[in-house]
Formats: sequence, structure tokens, C-alpha cells
Amino acid sequence: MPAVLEIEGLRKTYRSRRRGTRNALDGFDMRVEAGQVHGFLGPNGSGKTTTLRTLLGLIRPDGGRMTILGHEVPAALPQIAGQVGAIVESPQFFPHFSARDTLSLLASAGEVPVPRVDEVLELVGLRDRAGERVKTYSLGMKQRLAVASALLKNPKLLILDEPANGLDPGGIREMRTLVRNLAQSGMTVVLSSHILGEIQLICDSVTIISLGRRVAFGPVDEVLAQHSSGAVRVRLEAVTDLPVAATALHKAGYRVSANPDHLMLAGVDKPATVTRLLAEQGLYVSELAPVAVDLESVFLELTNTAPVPGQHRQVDQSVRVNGAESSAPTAGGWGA
Ligand SMILES: Nc1ncnc2c1ncn2[C@@H]1O[C@H](COP(=O)(O)OP(=O)(O)OP(=O)(O)O)[C@@H](O)[C@H]1O
Repeated sequence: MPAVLEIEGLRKTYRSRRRGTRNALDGFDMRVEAGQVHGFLGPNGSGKTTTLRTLLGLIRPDGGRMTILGHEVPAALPQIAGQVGAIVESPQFFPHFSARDTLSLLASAGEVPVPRVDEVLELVGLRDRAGERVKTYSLGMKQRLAVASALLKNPKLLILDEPANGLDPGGIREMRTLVRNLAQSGMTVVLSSHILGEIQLICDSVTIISLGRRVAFGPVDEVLAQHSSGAVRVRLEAVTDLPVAATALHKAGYRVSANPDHLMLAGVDKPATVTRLLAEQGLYVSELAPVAVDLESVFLELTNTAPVPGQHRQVDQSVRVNGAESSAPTAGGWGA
């Protein structure tokens, strides 16, 4: 199947005299097939927005290759701009304009037929408030207007950075239905979000980025299956022993992620060895159960960002390369 979006070896380093040099993308790869809803996931500062802005020609990469709809970008962006709709970072609208005025202006600038304005207002659920000024809108309504503006051209590829941001639960569900309907109509949708349960529900495939590199990709079911084998949940008689247990298991080579009342281990062949190892440290297991993992557990494990009680993970994932105090990525996993 042809890829609608393909990225190979993308590199971007931000250089600033004051802040030093920071690697945002370090040979990042991504591939999105036609007609899919593709989730683009990564911790804060892992390089998602840099990737999307680079794709759209807003940032110049330092290396790598990108194609959209089979055309090399950024060179071919002027030819394919009409086939790509995107919201990357919250767009700003004139506060005194209504949603209908805003979209009509954008439609005339983009040579979009006028009836399309009412179609997209209906699609995003703004029809009844379309005549009111944007400054009176809630955050969620502004978000819907942003999506409407990206849909005006009826694009082949729709890129949405955090589309559920600010939406209430009903709005999130409506956004899910909208995205699925768009994909059924043949549109390819790339969706970045931190709401992993939502991504698991909505997406056919995912790419997970960490430290500017792809750490997992493929159909959601396959990514989950790859990481479910040998996954076990460990509870201890004393919850307060979890940090010590995590450190011991980590030292023994297990991949460990922490939760407030249990640990998740990956790649466990023989569960008995876990029980023995912990017992030797005077740590007593109250439960050791195989589990089917969800996307959140896979994400936390692969990006090493599971919360650790008593530690405050620093948000920025990127690596400062020189000219600065130590700022290697702060690992968030137990015993890291
Ligand atoms: N204009 C810039 N100048 C310097 N550094 C930048 C710039 N833009 C982004 N960065 C850095 O590049 C790294 C990646 O940022 P990016 O915005 O791509 O992350 P992200 O994955 O989108 O994060 P989030 O989930 O928080 O939106 C971060 O360390 C960020 O501080």
C-alpha cells in the first residue's frame, strides 16, 4: 500500500547561543498508510511538534527525507498544500469575527466553494453558534473551529496536533466519531495526543517517539501484542517496598515500570525467578499475574516515563548536546 506520509532519518538540532545546542530529532522515521488514523505519541519534549512543523515547511531540518502523498517535501509543498489540512499548535482567530466569518474568509483565500463553510460547521458541531463572535467561545469551541478550518479544503491528509485539547468528554467522543468518519470517507488522519486510551480506541496504527527517535510503530494490535508477551503485574505485601523491589528487578535486567500500588514487568520468561529474587531480598510477593498490556503501559515502558514516587520527572526529553549543565534525559522508570 502506498504511504501517504513517509519520513526517513529526520534530524533537527536547535542551536541557541544562550540555551546551547539541543537535539530534538535524532534520525526519526515514520510511515503512514493511506486511509488510516495514525496516532503520533511521545512524552513532552520528545520531538512531535518539531516533526509536524518540519513536515509543513515551518522548520528547516538538518537531515533526512520526507514525502507527503509521494512528493518530496518541503520542495513540493506548494503543489500539495491544497491536499493537506493541519492544526499544529492552537491557531489564532480574530476575536471579533464569528466562526462563519472566519471560515468564509479562509475559504475565499483558499478558493474553497462557499457551501463548504456550512458543511464543516455542521461536521464539527458548531452550526448553532456559527454566528457568534469567537471571543465568546469556550476553549473546546475554538478547538472545533480550528478543526473546521483544517477541513475546509477537504484534504487527503489531515494532521491534528492534540485535537481533543480542551474538549469535554462528550466533545472527545464527538471528535472520535468525526475522525473515524473522515477516515471512512478516505481521508488519512495523523493525530498527536497524550490521551492514550483515546488513541487506542481511535487509531489503526501508531508511532511512538522518544528522545527524537522512533521506539515503536505499527498497527495498534501488533504494538500491544509485541509488548504483552511476558508482561506481569507484581504486588507486594508492603506497598512501601515497591521502590526497593523495582531497583532490585531493574538491576537484575527486568524492564520495570511503576504504578502507585504495583509494578509492571516486561519480558518475564519464568515468573518464579521474580518471586525468588524478591524473596531473597526479604520482599514478599502478594500477587504475580500475567496481563494484557494497554497502550499506556507500553508507552510508559518504551519512553521510560512511568512516574516514580518521591521523584519529580523533568519534562524535557531532548538532549542538550553541549555548552550546558548536565541535561541528559531524565529517566522516569523505577531504578533508572
Ligand atoms: N524554537 C526552538 N528553539 C529551541 N528549542 C526548541 C524549539 N522548539 C522546540 N525546542 C526543543 O526541542 C525539543 C522538542 O520539542 P517539541 O516541541 O518538538 O516536543 P513535543 O514532543 O511536541 O512536546 P509536547 O508534548 O510537550 O508538545 C524540546 O526540548 C524543546 O524545548
